[in-house]
Amino acid sequence: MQEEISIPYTVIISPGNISGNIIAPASKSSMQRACAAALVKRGVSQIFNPGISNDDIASLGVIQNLGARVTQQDDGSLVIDSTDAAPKEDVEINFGESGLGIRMFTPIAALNAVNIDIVGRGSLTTRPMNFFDEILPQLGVEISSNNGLLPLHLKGALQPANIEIDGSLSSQFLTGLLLAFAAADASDVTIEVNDLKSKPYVDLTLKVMQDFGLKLPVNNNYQSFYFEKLQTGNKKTKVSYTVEGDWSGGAFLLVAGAIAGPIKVAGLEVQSTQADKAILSALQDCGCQLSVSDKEIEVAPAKLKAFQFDANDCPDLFPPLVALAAYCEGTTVIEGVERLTHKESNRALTLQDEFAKLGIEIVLQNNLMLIKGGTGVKGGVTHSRHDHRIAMACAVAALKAETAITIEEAAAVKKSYPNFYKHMEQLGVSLCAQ
Ligand SMILES: O=C(O)C1=C[C@@H](OP(=O)(O)O)[C@@H](O)[C@H](O)C1
Ligand SMILES: C=C(OP(=O)(O)O)C(=O)O
Repeated sequence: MQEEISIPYTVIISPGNISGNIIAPASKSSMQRACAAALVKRGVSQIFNPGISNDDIASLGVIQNLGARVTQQDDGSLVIDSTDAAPKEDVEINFGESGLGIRMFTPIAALNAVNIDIVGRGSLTTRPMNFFDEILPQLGVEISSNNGLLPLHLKGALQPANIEIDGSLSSQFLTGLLLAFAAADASDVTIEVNDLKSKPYVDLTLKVMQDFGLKLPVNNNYQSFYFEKLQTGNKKTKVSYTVEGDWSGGAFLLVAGAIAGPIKVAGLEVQSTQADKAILSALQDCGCQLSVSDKEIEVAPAKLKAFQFDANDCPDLFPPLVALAAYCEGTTVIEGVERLTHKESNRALTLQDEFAKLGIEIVLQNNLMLIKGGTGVKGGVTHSRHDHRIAMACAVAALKAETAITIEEAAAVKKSYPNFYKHMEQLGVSLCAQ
């Protein structure tokens, strides 16, 4: 479908001003959910503005493994036909490096009464999956794992049942159960959730389920989700779904604008339920120039000052916020460090290490991150640590650094935003690839 975007091992970014207009990429959270909803809907769906990130490509592969047919249209949209989707025999499903993919699709895949091997690569092989060891047997699924890590072996079929789960490690497990229960027409069944984190991501799941006409549970203040007895979804109609612009990737663009703009970013819906829309409040608080309309967001530098931010429910904002805080006079305090341990890297530590190379001191105090900003960002050599958001944070931090910043293993951005460096160049960034 989409040609592979090639990014060299090393990218060097020279400091300078940026300007112009840019359209935010497609959200992988929205695109991957659309793939899952199109699969479980058992009908025909058309997806406009489809994402092209590695995680999106992995999800498209997964739904094809599970029997959906995907065809690209001349206008770039994708038609997904899942009318008779079912794996005919035992399958291996590879999730690449996508945490959302594996946690969302595993319960959905387990709806099939076949043997399923669940595998992944890179950072995904060290991310915890022991949730499934505990929960899936309660839903009639046999499972074995590598001590809570990949690979997993499953044998369904999953049957919805009343269940109590822990939501404190990740919301992604709940997202998967909600979709799987809806697919199985769960009736008079409750998922009880303790200590749910990243709540807005669950709002996005429910929104996509609604957009695809799936059976919707009643949300009791994120503490329980009840699938009623009689209500069913509306599976008949053909669905058209437009993937939302990505507030998570867009946050790097907006921060770039606050440090070195002015720029205008289009394609970000202000009404979105995406967690990372909260970047707007940090931008407001740091004192940059910000103008938000339905059409675009305009952002430009001003005297930047330290701010306080609660990122417990939007952990992916830590990397762009650290880049921003590096340029804000004073100590910025961000809450939610505990949410960072099991991402593509242990992000609190990788941010601390990589920004130390640029002369920015980050102190970790329990659940708080303190960033001492306004002291000047030095040039230097950083490493993505195979984490897309670390690469993008270092790239944005380079814009007003004293000298150029090198990013090793720069291609990590392909996980969520393959066109990131191309977009930076379009905004006038001077970038050299090696
Ligand atoms: O559901 C999603 O699309 C996501 C949920 C979040 O994970 P947690 O729920 O583990 O915080 C976020 O960090 C991840 O990048 C995407
Ligand atoms: C943590 C992330 O994604 P996932 O958990 O889906 O791999 C991310 O995109 O920063």
